[in-house]
Amino acid sequence: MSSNYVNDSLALHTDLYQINMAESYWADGIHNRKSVFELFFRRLPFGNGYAVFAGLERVLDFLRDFHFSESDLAYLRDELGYKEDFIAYLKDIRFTGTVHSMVEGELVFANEPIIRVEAPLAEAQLIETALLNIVNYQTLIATKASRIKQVVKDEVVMEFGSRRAHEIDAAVWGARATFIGGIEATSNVLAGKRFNIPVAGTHGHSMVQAYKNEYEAFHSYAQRHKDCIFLVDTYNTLKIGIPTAIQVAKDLGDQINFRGVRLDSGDIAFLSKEARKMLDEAGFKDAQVVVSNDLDEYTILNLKAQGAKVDVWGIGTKLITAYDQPALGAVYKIVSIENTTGEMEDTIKISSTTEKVTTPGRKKLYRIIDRENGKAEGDYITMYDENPASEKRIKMFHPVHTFVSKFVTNFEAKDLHVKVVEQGKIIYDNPTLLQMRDYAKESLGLLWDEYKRSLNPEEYPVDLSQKCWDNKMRNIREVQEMVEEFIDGEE
Ligand SMILES: Nc1ncnc2c1ncn2[C@@H]1O[C@H](COP(=O)(O)OP(=O)(O)OP(=O)(O)O)[C@@H](O)[C@H]1O
Ligand SMILES: O=P(O)(O)OC[C@H]1O[C@H](OP(=O)(O)OP(=O)(O)O)[C@H](O)[C@@H]1O
Ligand SMILES: O=C(O)c1cccnc1
Repeated sequence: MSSNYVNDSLALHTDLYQINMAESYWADGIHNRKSVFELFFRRLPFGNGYAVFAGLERVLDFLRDFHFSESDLAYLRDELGYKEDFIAYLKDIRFTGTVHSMVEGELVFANEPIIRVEAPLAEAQLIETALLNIVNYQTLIATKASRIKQVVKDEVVMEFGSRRAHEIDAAVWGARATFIGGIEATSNVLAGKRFNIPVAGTHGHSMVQAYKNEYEAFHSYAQRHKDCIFLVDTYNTLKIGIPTAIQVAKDLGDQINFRGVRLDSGDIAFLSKEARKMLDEAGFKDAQVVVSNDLDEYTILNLKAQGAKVDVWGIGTKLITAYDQPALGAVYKIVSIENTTGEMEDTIKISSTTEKVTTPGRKKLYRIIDRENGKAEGDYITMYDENPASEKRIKMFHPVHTFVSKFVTNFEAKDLHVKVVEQGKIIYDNPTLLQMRDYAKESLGLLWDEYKRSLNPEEYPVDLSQKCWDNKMRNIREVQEMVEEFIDGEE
């Protein structure tokens, strides 16, 4: 073991600065001030038109268990030098806040609150890193999976990425996220055991190489694995691999369930068409052609354009590592805090980069759905005390280019936030993963195709209510006045 401390809690899975900030709040006696933080990202990943939220279950596990263990406290005191009085405060700290969140599988867009945390300031601060870590990764991978599934459409996708994932947790929780995003099965057996996801697979080249002979390898595999898919590209796909697979299937007949062949190298378009022809001619019309080898949505789209005959896509590296965009940039920002007289005051972060200016205040999030066509008109962020469902007509306008606007009538305003934690108590029962995946699929049905295409999708509207926008402008003006006063004072 490289450390003398037992690894028995996740509370220290945080950045040092969170603990330092918490210490200052505590020393100044403001650690229990009510605060509101929101978690959101500013830009959709992969140039996609939407993201699929995942990660809530692990966030709730983290909050349920949030405490500093004896070994955490000993490490903070003995190695990092935190003083005994602050350690005594940390010893009893638990998460006592209230959390609203989108549900897993929900479609989410830029600049809208995915999770809202209302908690004593120090508690809300100490959980930031873990929440972002969990949501950023899982949402990224669920989105990549959904994007791939949009291109694949009707065929099956199997997730094969464990060997390339960024370590064990990423493989296991990543497999879960791909399932929420629409993938049918994973090769990771631990993910199957932990999350009840279907597990599936074929066999590797090592098996053929071990027997040094495809006939023997396939024959032996088929004896023990009734549903068998033979990997046919170890020596020569068309001349040896596929004919041998067919021979074994014929020789063993009803004793086995010959499910098909897997191609893992070469020209997938050409080989899949040839494989299809050979299987059909041999009478195995139901046998599937499974393909793998560095696939992603771009290659798949291209292979489809070439007329590839594929039934199952096995996708590893580029899915589980989100190869073309390795991070989602979700952030966690304070939007409101209790003042010295016990009232809540909104707070804003100004930036010269307009997209980094936060939207102050405790807010709600609605999906506005046209009752006539069942499609989403956009998402609508309001102040907490607003309820668009009670209005006959709302004006939706672009939060920056405000002249771009429309009036919406005859709509349903779906509240996208669910209360999942109430004063520290987890009150949300996680649905099954299948339910989450179905929910994501159903939610995609609300979107016009223009938002779902993989290349240059239209921008889905995420608008602020007039009240929310006015509040933001007022906060910006107040900060500007404060800055001007400061500068005047200096001169
Ligand atoms: N018809 C095709 N059109 C476009 N891309 C293809 C086609 N067939 C295969 N590919 C992709 O091209 C890449 C081929 O990579 P590469 O040449 O390294 O594979 P290979 O040599 O066939 O197999 P190996 O994995 O053994 O190196 C893979 O990403 C594969 O998915
Ligand atoms: O290509 P991916 O999308 O990551 O899918 C997983 C890959 O893992 C296996 O091969 P492995 O990488 O072990 O060896 P190979 O590259 O020589 O086939 C399998 O044969 C796939 O090609
Ligand atoms: O089952 C398979 O075919 C498989 C599993 C992991 C990686 N590559 C392939």
